[in-house]
Amino acid sequence: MNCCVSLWGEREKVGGGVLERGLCVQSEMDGRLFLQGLETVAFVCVSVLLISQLWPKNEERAKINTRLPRGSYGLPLVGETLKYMASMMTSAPAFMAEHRQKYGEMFKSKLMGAFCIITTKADTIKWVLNHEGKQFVTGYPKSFRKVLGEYAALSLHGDQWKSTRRFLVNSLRVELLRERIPTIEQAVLENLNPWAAKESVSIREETKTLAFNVVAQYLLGSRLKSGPVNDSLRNDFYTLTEGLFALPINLPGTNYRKGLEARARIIETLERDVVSQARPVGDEDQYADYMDYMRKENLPGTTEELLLEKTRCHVLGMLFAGHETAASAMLFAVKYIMDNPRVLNELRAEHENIRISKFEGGSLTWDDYKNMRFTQSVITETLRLANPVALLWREATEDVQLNGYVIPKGWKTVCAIREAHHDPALFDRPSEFNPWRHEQEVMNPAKKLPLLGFGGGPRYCPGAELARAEICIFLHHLVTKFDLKSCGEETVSFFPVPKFSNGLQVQVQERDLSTRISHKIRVH
Ligand code: HEM
Repeated sequence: MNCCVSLWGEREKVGGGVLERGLCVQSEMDGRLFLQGLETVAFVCVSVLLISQLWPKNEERAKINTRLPRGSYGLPLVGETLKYMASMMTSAPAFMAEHRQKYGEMFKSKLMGAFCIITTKADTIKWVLNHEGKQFVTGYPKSFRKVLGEYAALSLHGDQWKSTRRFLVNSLRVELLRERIPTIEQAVLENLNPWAAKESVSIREETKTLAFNVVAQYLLGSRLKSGPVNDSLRNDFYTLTEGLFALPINLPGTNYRKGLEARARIIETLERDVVSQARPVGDEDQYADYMDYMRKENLPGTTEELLLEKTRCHVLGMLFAGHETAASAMLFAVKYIMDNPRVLNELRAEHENIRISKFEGGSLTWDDYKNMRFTQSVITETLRLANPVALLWREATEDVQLNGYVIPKGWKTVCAIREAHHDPALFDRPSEFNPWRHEQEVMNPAKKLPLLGFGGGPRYCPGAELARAEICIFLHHLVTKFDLKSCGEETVSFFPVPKFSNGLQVQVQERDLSTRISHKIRVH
């Protein structure tokens, strides 16, 4: 049988015989064999390369699945939620510290119905927060999103969040805040002046009213002044806050159901009694501004109805984020100052210096605020020890490798900032209230302590400067006008927000002008 190997090594048959193709000369045969050899070598090389690429990847993948940190998922359904809540309702929450000791800085758990990796170390938390929009997006629990609203900034990510964020940052910018200092001071004085006629006050109630009025004024102008509408809204916000971090069980009597009902009442009240009312000339109106802005942003699919819902969520989200937090910070600052006479002395000296530098009754200015350096350290230290926001929630958008572990795609990543603020490796005697520890960093920024009170990364709190300004102005008038005395021991707890069993009830005495000190006392 005559046969010839074609260039591609095939024997071609036509009919019953073999059809010879090409020239069957020896040199051609050698060339074909050479090419054939090359082909085989190339095939083997590519295969080895592919296997070397794929095999370890699969192996890696198998390892990923077994590289979850240690931890416990707790009870069926509820996981460790009740254990965490019970711990936060005590004066010394130990849940995170115990887990950290048992399992290390990162551990797995199940909280608020979701599988999660909890991280307690400042560096890791900063890394997570800085990767917003990449490996992580916001991941607050279902109850939070439903009660606050799907279109509140903290529920949004992607383009929707970016456009809301631009508005937030712009409307809370420093240049505007600078102009608003007199309005904030006026709100502080309206709140504090009546104290002189009272025997005792609940600092919790007073600071809540003040913080609510400040943010309401910022958002809605003077349409939401003190009065019954204001009072009912504040009460509803407290119920709403309790619902935010409740298990999402929508049954009569549960905190979640009450939170949803409070949300509905707040929206109804805002629409009926506030935003539909005529606006005094010259008032700022973020409600209308936000609608205008979002209309111009023109995100795909935004109908008028959706726009209205987005605006409701925005206003509700701002009123919530801007008042519970600042009120809690003021409340705890007062407590820490009362418990630490050295701090009170230094604080008073700072504010007396500012007061005597002005004409009697002169208003505070932006420069005065910027000179309240020790007060800033007091605020920072208060937020370190009793941050109103204990946990920040994110969700992994892919399998994320972190510190030798893997956070699986779709899992929650819970940043335990309260725990990070109590890390003895970073904070000397972490449970001690010591504002002076923050002065070092002013002198030496390299020694900057890792503080996460206002979050970090692209979602850093846009209201941080407003909050600091109102707390500074509040403390200025408080320590220069009054002496406070505790009405008795109260227990402290931290859920859903840090608070005292009786609202921190204090006796108030107006200070005698002649005893006011005007020299600065430094205590080291
Ligand atoms: C002491 C007072 C305050 C504290 C401790 C605080 C804390 C925080 C923290 C930790 C975050 C980040 C949340 C996250 O990353 O998941 C945040 C975000 C936010 N805060 Fe504040 N905050 C305070 C006051 C305010 C005020 C006065 C306002 C507004 C008037 C405000 C509005 C917001 C908003 C809208 C966000 C969401 C930002 C976004 O998702 O892009 N906060 N805050």
